[in-house]
Amino acid sequence: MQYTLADMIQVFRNSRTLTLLLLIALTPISACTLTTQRSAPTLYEELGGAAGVDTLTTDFIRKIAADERIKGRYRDSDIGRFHRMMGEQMCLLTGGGCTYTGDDMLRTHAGMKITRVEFTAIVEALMLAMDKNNIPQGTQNRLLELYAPMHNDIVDR
Ligand code: HEM
Repeated sequence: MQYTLADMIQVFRNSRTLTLLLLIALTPISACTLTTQRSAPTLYEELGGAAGVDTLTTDFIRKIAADERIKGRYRDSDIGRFHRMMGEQMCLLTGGGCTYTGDDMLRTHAGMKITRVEFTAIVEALMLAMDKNNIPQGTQNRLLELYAPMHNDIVDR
């Protein structure tokens, strides 16, 4: 079949129209995707960044100090260092990009014979601290999910 010049112009016009339509159709999607990528906050940001993590870890330590099940464990500890290490670790875990300069969880807690009850008490202290800071439930759950796997390295019996 022979195409006339008019046919070819028509095809060209149609394909341009199609390209244009595709562009119009896809632009909001890609713009939307970009917006979503740019604005999706990290867990670290959801916690309020450096200031939020600092307040949360301070309150976490206060809750530990108020819990008879575990407060004795920290009697001889350098609480300033513990606070700093908790902050660095939380920042790293939640996507804040910090470097954690402390010891790993296995080495830190080795020989302490930490029980499940104590581990539960620590998690509860963190939950109370998060409640105090009005951290939404979804954010709380995401943070707790990051700590849960450490159970095996920390609990002895
Ligand atoms: C998910 C649970 C836990 C996390 C994320 C965690 C995290 C940490 C971190 C980051 C440090 C500092 C490490 C360093 O100084 O290099 C630390 C120290 C310590 N942890 Fe844990 N810990 C957890 C559970 C527990 C439990 C259940 C206990 C016992 C009640 C405990 C007792 C201690 C003590 C006593 C220290 C201080 C050690 C020292 O003075 O050198 N931890 N922990």
